[in-house]
Amino acid sequence: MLGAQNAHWAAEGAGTGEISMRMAADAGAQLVEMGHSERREQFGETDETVARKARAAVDHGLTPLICVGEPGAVRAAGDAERFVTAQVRAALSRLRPDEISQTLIAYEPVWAIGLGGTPAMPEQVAPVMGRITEEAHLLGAGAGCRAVLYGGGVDAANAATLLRETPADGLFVGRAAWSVDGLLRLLAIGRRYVEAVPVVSSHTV
Ligand SMILES: O=C[C@H](O)COP(=O)(O)O
Repeated sequence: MLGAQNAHWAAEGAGTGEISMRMAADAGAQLVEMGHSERREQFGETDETVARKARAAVDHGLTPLICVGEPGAVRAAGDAERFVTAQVRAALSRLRPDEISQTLIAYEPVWAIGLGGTPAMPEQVAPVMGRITEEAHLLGAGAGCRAVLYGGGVDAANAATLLRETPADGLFVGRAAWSVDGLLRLLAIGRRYVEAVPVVSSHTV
């Protein structure tokens, strides 16, 4: 599945440097990522713009890949589940209950992402992922979302454990999937546990 790492919610207008959902779809994308912590931190993405993007993506036949996750300070304060639940509610707020089943939600604790991140233990992330799944079911008239993915420091050494010991339906991988070998290794691990497990790579091409 080909995806875009960002697209604007507006169908058209003055937005220099942005692409619209229609442009992403015309270019062959089937999925659009939104709400990544880097977008939130560096480019002013908010819960409100994520909600607008999710609405626009569905309107253009694109699958929204909605990223949520708490910063380290929120985790340290014991507030991760409440924080992430609020992000999920906001992101899905412009979708009808029956549209929520089209969405992918990636749980990416900010403190686990990237070079400076701390690898997350399954027992740290499983409760939050369970809460996301439950919230998507509540908001989505029982159908839930299409999948809940885990991302942040995933590699070939921890992928199997994360799949086995958390409610993750799939993995959202950055660095470890930047090489073809790395991606293939992760796909092989996923296949061992679940048929057709979605492994989404954020590799930039
Ligand atoms: O976009 C990718 C995710 O943020 C995870 O990145 P990472 O696997 O390099 O930590």
